[in-house]
Amino acid sequence: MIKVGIVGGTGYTGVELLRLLTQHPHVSVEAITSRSEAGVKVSDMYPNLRGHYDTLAFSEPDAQQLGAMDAVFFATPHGVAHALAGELLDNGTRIIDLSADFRLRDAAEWAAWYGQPHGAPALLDEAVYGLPEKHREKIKTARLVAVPGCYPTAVQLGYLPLLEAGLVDTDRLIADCKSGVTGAGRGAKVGSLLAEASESMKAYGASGHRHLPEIRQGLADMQGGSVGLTFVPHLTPMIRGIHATLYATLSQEPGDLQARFEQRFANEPFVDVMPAGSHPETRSVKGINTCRIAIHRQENSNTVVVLSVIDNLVKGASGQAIQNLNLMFGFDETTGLNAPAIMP
Ligand SMILES: NC(=O)C1=CN([C@@H]2O[C@H](COP(=O)(O)OP(=O)(O)OC[C@H]3O[C@@H](n4cnc5c(N)ncnc54)[C@H](OP(=O)(O)O)[C@@H]3O)[C@@H](O)[C@H]2O)C=CC1
Ligand SMILES: CC(=O)N[C@@H](CCC(=O)OP(=O)(O)O)C(=O)O
Repeated sequence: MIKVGIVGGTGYTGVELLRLLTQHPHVSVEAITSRSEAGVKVSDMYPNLRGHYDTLAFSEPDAQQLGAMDAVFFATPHGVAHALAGELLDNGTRIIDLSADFRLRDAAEWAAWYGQPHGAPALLDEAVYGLPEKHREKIKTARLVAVPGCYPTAVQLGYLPLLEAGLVDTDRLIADCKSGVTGAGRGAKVGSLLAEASESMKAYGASGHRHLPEIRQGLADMQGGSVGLTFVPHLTPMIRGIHATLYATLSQEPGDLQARFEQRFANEPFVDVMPAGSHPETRSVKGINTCRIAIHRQENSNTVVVLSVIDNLVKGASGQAIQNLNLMFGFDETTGLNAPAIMP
């Protein structure tokens, strides 16, 4: 049994970690932080967890308490993990950061997109980007893992087989993505109100969203050079889910694309390549760590359309974080992540 802490336990990704970890036989959650809810019992705030964490209560973040854990998840806004990571690593605690603090390798690029100086540039060299389908071996020995963002997970998994095989023109990739409102976090915002977000849909960040450099960095790693990417996110009236529609132009005849995708992901427990002609739905991955993918080639054209869906709070955040923990601690990669999706 390993001891874990969660910094930022009242947010959507924090409570999703708690929900998923109820199914993990080798993990005990021993510390959970919230500055605003310190002293409140977890099961009082989240009745869905009654019977699971009845003695656990939120407390103020405390480096000494967190440093006694085997691993700490950061489910916090950007910049928080920067401040605590060095001290925890020095204590031998491994870190799984759900925020973007260690996702970009270049501190200056991070500062430009996140509007604040990078708080721990000395740790960037050892941070491992936690996309297991690409970096599994490095994750196994990592002390510090940067869990990919929600849009970046859906987009990178969808493009992976095409880019690794060098099949498409990488100057003009287009990722048209939709997110549910939990992607914006639990904090009160006018844009997340029922009357604002339901019965409506809108694009945002069309001239540049902070996931653009993260996705570009990941795709460049896959194909061995820089890529030209257009990424436009949209807010849609659903609670959970990311739907990514990915366009690419073939640069050569690809053979059987369906078979290529199936082969590339054959041993991936959390990527499901659907039968040819499918259109995956976000509800088919609700609450689970699976990315479902379908591949289409438009009639009489060189345009490939990949459809990729995930639950932003699971494969896009907390589930992927636990998948990383399993790899880091030598557990079976799927431990605690096996339940099927909720339907309808
Ligand atoms: N929502 C999503 O779909 C996804 C989110 N992420 C990322 O995961 C992280 C958490 O997201 P989410 O759960 O949505 O966020 P929320 O806004 O819902 O929750 C943030 C949590 O962090 C705590 N917190 C805020 N400021 C600080 C601070 N300065 N020090 C310590 N704790 C703090 C809050 O509690 P309190 O203020 O009481 O301390 C709260 O528990 C973010 O970086 C987000 O971008 C990544 C992928 C997907
Ligand atoms: C719908 C919505 O607002 N989504 C968030 C992204 C989700 C997220 O949590 O961003 P990180 O993965 O980088 O932490 C946004 O666009 O800002």
